[in-house]
Amino acid sequence: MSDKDFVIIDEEKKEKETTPDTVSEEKTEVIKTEEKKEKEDEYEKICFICHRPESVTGKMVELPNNITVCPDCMQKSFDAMTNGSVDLNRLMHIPGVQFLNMSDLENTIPKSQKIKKKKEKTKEYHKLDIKDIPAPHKIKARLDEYVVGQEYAKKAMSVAVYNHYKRVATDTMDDIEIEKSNMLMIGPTGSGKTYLVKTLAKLLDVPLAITDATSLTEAGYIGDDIESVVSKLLAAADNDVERAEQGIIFIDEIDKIAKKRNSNQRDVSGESVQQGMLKLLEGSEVEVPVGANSKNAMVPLTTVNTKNILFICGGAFPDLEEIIKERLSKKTSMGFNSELKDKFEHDKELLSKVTVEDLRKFGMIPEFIGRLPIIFTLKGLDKDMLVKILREPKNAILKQYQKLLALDEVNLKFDDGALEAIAEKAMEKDTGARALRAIIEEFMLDIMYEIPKDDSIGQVTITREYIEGTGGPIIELRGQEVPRLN
Ligand SMILES: Nc1ncnc2c1ncn2[C@@H]1O[C@H](COP(=O)(O)OP(=O)(O)OP(=O)(O)O)[C@@H](O)[C@H]1O
Ligand SMILES: [Zn+2]
Repeated sequence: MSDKDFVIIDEEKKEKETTPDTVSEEKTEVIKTEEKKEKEDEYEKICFICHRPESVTGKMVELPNNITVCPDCMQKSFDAMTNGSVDLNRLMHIPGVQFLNMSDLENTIPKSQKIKKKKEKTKEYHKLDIKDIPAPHKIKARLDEYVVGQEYAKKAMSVAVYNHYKRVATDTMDDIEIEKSNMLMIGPTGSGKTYLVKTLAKLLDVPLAITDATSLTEAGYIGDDIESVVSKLLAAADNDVERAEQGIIFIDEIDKIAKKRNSNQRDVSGESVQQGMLKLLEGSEVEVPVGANSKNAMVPLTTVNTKNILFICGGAFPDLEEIIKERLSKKTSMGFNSELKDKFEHDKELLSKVTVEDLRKFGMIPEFIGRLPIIFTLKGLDKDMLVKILREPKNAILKQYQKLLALDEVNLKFDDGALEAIAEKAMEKDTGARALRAIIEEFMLDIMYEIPKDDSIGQVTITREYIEGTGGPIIELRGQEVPRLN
């Protein structure tokens, strides 16, 4: 999902502010020393170790060199030390805090330890409570407000998420009989995979990190190592480890780390990234830097346990249908292979017949698939669904433009034919719903430019002709109708 998804109306802006993965930028606004003096009381202290602000942790303990540590971390350091006296040298040796040397520390860290005080918004770092977890049908109903169609996916996801958080809240994730609810979503590009996950994280109010599997490499190679996804999540949780440990990690384009098929060459890279992810998916302790995305930077490390983190993997899996088709026609045929293959050719539900075996054939290693027990598919969007996406969701694009023009007291209408024409154009691009916004933006630019020029305009109707470039919109003045422009 691109930034563009959030441009227009205020409601959207608010959403953007609370979208977990965009929060970290504003939060880490750090100030320089010069400014610090004048604005002293506007800034609050943050903990040197866990980076939480004083408003969250309670009164900080002051240490030399402007270092402040929250009571929790202080307690932990006391526990970690045999002798009770705290000084900076000792702080250096607390597990989880690593620095190269003292002078580096003094030069770089203390002065930037203050974060702008949030005056109104004191964010609540609440722990998930079993009573807070909405029942599956309620989660689905919330998803329905934003996500069109994909009924099966929404249902499967709601149940998985409910079970997952119920177990997090009751601390029963270790029970061997029930597996972790990690998911694998299979669906064409632009069918709403990322969008579903984002919506879900937002309505559950848990932090979310989104990564592309193609950017991940095994340790020691160029690229982000696999554990970097956990640092991203920690950042999305405002460096609150406990919150991060209840978050969601979405890894997109997971099909790109499949082993190469139809090739004699051994493909090490994809397979080893899959191997490298096994422990993470299952639950392990990961050392990650706090407040930075590189382990080389001189920042404290902290430990995040991935046991309760929900992993969702997504991918388009091109050619998977071929594999399914092959399997189905082999199994059921007794020499009528080609006939059966034809039958499956037109089967729209083909993808939903996917099995673990098919995925293995595709190039996913069994251990990897085994750690994603919830597998479901999303459908490619057809014209009707695209029209619905334009019109129906709570944050639908049309509603956004309508609200915007309503500020100029102009009524914006779209003919049914216009919506169909937009959907048809989007279908041609074959990028699912992603194309919709670009198409609309293109022609709305003129409207948004022209309308405010003339404050006698009361209503604008977008027509199919206008979308197709053979006519104009219908402009109505306040109180009277005038002929079409153009
Ligand atoms: N079912 C849907 N209902 C409402 N909006 C949708 C739906 N599917 C897609 N969209 C819209 O299209 C945009 C693109 O979808 P999204 O980024 O989720 O695609 P994707 O399946 O993750 O594709 P990719 O695999 O290429 O990342 C979303 O931001 C959302 O606005
Ligand atoms: Zn702390």
